[in-house]
Order: sequence, then structure tokens, then C-alpha cells
Amino acid sequence: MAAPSITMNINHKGGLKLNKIEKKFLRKQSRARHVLLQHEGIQAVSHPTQSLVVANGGLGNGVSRKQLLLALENSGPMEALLMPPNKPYAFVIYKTIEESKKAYANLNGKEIIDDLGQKIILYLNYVEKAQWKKLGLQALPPGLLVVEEIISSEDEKMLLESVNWTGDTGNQNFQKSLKHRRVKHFGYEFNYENNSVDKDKPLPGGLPDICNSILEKWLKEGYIKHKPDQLTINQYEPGHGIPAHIDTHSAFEDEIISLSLGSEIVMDFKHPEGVTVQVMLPRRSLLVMTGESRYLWTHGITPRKFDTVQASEQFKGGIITSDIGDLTLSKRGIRTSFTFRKVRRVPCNCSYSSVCDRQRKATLPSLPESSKEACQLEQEHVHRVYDLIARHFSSTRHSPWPRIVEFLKALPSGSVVADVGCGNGKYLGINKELYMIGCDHSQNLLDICREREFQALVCDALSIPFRSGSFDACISIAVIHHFSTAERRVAALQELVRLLRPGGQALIYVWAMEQEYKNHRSKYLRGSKTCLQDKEEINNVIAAEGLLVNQMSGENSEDLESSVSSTDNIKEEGCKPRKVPNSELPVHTNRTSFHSQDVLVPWHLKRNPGKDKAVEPFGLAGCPDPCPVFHRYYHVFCNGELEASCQALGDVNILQSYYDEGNWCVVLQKV
Ligand SMILES: O=C(O)CCC(=O)C(=O)O
Ligand SMILES: [Fe+2]
Ligand SMILES: [Zn+2]
Repeated sequence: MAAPSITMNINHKGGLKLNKIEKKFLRKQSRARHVLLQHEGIQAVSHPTQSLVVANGGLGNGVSRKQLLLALENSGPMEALLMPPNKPYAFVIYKTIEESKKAYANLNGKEIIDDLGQKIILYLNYVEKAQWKKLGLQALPPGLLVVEEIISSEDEKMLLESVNWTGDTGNQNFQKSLKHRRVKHFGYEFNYENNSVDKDKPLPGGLPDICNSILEKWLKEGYIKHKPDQLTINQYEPGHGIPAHIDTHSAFEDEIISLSLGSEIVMDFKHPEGVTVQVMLPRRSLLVMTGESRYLWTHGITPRKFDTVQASEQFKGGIITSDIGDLTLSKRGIRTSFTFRKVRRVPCNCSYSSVCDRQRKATLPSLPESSKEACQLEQEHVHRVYDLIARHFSSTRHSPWPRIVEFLKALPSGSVVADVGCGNGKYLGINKELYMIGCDHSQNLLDICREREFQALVCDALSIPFRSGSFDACISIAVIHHFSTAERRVAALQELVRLLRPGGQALIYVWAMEQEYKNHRSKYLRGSKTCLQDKEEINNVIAAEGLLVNQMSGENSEDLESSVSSTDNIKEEGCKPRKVPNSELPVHTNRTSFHSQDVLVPWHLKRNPGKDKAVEPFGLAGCPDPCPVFHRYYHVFCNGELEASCQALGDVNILQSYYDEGNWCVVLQKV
């Protein structure tokens, strides 16, 4: 069914009398234009061009490259067909305008049948340029390998036939039908309650003989380093999947391998920071996960009937690129995977403590006793953490603080201002009359500043690469409390003062030990309206990215530095520095009062429960708790401590000192 009178111009305002169907068609086409503009920023034009955007004709709508080509090529030769992954539209570029006009006339409102047999109506609009933002170069997660054609078709057949899905159902332990796939275990039973194995209870019979001989061969050929002793066979029908998970560190050794049989599939690998890499596992290929890809990245298979794959024939295993001129759909068949693992006998000592179930319970760092130890602590528990949580952290930091804005707005126009520890740059654009430059230790946070087109560079706040006396003002917001010795905190303040010209001012904020001051609890604690709105907004953003802030603990809220309640009413003068040297740093519980000045503050990344819904206990094989927890080191300041540190500096006057929503603040002036 084609829409009638398609040759008419959609912008035609003349005296054409339209019938009902024509009107409906025009409404739909205009709606398609509107949606493309609103949701995707794709601007359609009313004059004919070589390029068309084809609404509804996308991979995300279940339309394959072949089907769309079939419909499009009738109008003439094409230069390119661009099909972005998961999008409900595609772009076609014809060789000449004549051909694109023909397609516009012939195909607008035309019905095609998608790969699932459903009817889809195409709506075409001209665009100036077929544009699609490049996702940048992607690479396989470090430590990941896909070895293609690792076994012959005969061996594949033999292995598939060796799996007896009907037999030994008497023993329910070895074989299970999970909601989204069926599984069978050998060597050791995998327990989906605790995502581990009972190491003292090997299953009788060990691994099947046929597997043993194949494993020996792979060992000899160097594909694997260790002989596995546990096998899980997973069988996925089209539409089945496995939620994103990390195989429990304490249960299995480093090397985990998975043999794909019967049908290809796309596996998603996700870094805790949010980067996703899609990896094609062709049938008869071996996936080898070691190091970072095994310990830090999650892997999972999205339950669906089609995968977006590379269209070119020569492509098989490995990463699915963002080359949208070469993507199509692949219908899933029944895939059976043999996942081999080696049960761990010694505690995991991987270098990914934030996601390691053993190390999470292991010893926490202590207060540093030397500057070398201080550097190590800050590297591990400040710099590394901010880099890992940068995107998520940034999404919770968008409301500028009023008194900081006030300071920046009061500066004379044309002032040169440094924001030392600028984070995502939320203060860099506050006052357009200033020349502001940011710096931060985290490259990932700076990338966000650069995306926002701010001037910012990576540096250490103890040695900032700017000339002395070159700034009219500086701000240091929530930075000094991340230095782990008193000497380093003073040195960081001194470095700020060095940047200032005589008469220049610095505004400094640090987190306060006293979270209740003069019987006043922070407005965020009292649940101000804006704060709640902010939070909702944040969680929407995060949910959309597949991450959700842990609401239960109430942490990670906007400006955490002000959100801690107190049951002990700490008296104004009653805060004595509390340090227990040579002992572990305590982990602070968010939304409680501080009991120590030197603390580790947890940051949770929680996966979006809306996606990859857990249908099996603990969300299937993998980490019992799939939310990585990161600990940031803080030295929270007592009343008077920040002023005392400033008095240790030469050439400064303290112009102001105040308490602002859980923070101690000073304004310094260089003499
Ligand atoms: O099906 C696969 O290849 C992977 C299975 C898996 O990740 C697991 O069982 O832990
Ligand atoms: Fe796994
Ligand atoms: Zn580990």
C-alpha cells in the first residue's frame, strides 16, 4: 500500500485539495520530521537533495540492510546506505538528485515487511547531509581475544551431539532450565544463589572426555595457559540472553574461555565507567577473557532475536565497529556455549579491588606516614577513583553553589581566574566576563570540560604549570580535603597563593567535620525542593545510561559535601583533630556524622534495574553485587582548621571565613 499522490511536495501550500488519506499521510510524514529533529537533531529540508533520511527503515526497527536496499535500489544507483545501530531510521545517498526524487516519490508512505514479518511504513525526507556522529575508534577490552575457527564443523557437531539435554534430569543439580536459557554443569556445580562453586564438592565424572582432549590441544597450541576443571554449558534460543556480570573473582582463576557452537551471537562488554563494546562471537570461535576483560569489564548477552552486525562478508569475529555504512541485522539461531573455568584455590589478588569480592572485604588503607605513602594513597583513593567514576560523578554535579557564583560574579570583568580542581567545569562558564581556566588531575573529567568547550588542562595541584602572580583570582572547591597530610594541604594552599598577583583573591571550600552547625542542618538534609528535583533529574540521566545511583544509602547526591546528618550535636569548638595513626582508615557511612577526620567515602555505581532484568537468583552467574564500590579519601576539616592552615602561609590575609552547607570556606587575599 503506497500513500496516494506521493509526488506532491509536503510543503505545498497551494490550492491542492487533499483527501483524507493524503492528509493523514502528510501528518505522519511531518510527525516523522518532527521526531527526527527533536530526538535526534536531524534537520530535514523541503528542497530535493541527494540524501534522504528514511524514518522507520532502521536496524532498530528490525529492517535489515538487504531489505532496505531492495526497496531503495529500484529508484536508481546509490552512493551509500547508512544504518546506525539501534536507530529506527537510515540515511540513503543517491548518486544524483533525480534518483533521490524518484525514491522520495516512490517510497514515501510505502509499506515494507521487516525481518520479523511485520509491516513497516517508510517516511522519507530530504536532508542536506547524511550525518552521523562518529563514535570514535573502538578497541576490544584489554585481555580479550576471539579465536575464529578454533574447531572444525565435525567437532562442532560432535560436541553439540554430546550434550544430552534430556538425560540425567534425575539429578537437578547438574542441569537447569533458567528463564532465559538452559544450563548444565560439569566438574563443579555452579550455584546461582551465591554465584560460586563448592570447591570441596567436585561432581563425579569431571569434564566430559571429548572436552579434555580439546582442552589439551588448546593448551599445547598456546591458546590457553591453564587447564580448566569446571564447565558450564549454556543454551540460548533466539530471544534468550544472560545479564551483564563479572564471573566471581573468588570462585574462578583469571582465564575464562567460552566456545560458541551452533550459531553466532553478539556479546556486550561494559567498563564500569559506561563504555560498551560489542563483540561478535562467530560459531566455532573461542572467546578468551583474561586480565582486565575478565576482572573489570562485565559481559552479557542482550535477550533479543536479532543482532546488529557488520554486513561485509569478510568480517567475522571481534568488535562491531561504528561504521554505519556496513551494519545489518543477523537473525539469531540456537547457540550453545561451553564456558570453561578453573576453580580458584588461592585468594584473588587481582588489581581491580573495586570489583573484587575478596578484596572488598580485605584490608583498607591506613593513614600515610611518609609523603611517598601519601602520594600512593591519593593516587589510589582520589585520582584513580575520580577517573573511574568521572562520567557518573559529573552527572551528579550540575548545580553551582550560590556563594561561589556570587564570588565569581563580583570579580571585575576581564579578570583572569584559575579553577584548581575544576572537575566537570561547572564553574568555568558562570561569568562570561571572566577569562577562566580550569585544571584537574582527572583526564576523564577534563574530557568533559573540553566537550563543553572550556579551557582546562590536566595537572597536579601541588605544581600547577602557570606563572607566579599571573591570576587575579583562584577558586579551589572541594580539593584541599583530598590531600592526606597536613603538609600537603598547606603546600596545596601555598600553590594557589603563588598563582595570585598581589591583591588577588582565592576562594577555598573544604568539607567540614561538623555537619550540623549552630543547630542548623544542611538544607539538602532538610530535603529542599530543588535538591529533590535535581536528584530526580540526575537519576533519569543515569538510568538512561544504564547506571542508577544507590538510592538506599542516599549517597552520590548533588554536592555530597553537604548531605551528612548528625545525631551527635558537635559543639562549635568541640572538634579536636581525631587521628588514629597506623590503623585502617574507616569507611564513612553516607548520611551519618563523621567519627574520624580521615575517612574513605564510598561511591556506588549501580546498574539500571530496568535493563537486563534479573530473573534468576542474584541476576545470574557473576558478581553477587554487580555494583562496583569506589572509596575516595577525605580529610574533613574541623572548625578553625582551614584558617589555621592559611595562617601558615606567607603573604596572605584572610578576608572572610564562613561555614556553607557542611563546608568550611575562606577568602584569602595576597598582600
Ligand atoms: O554464553 C557464554 O558465552 C557466556 C556464559 C557466561 O558468561 C557464564 O556462564 O558465566
Ligand atoms: Fe560469565
Ligand atoms: Zn579479584
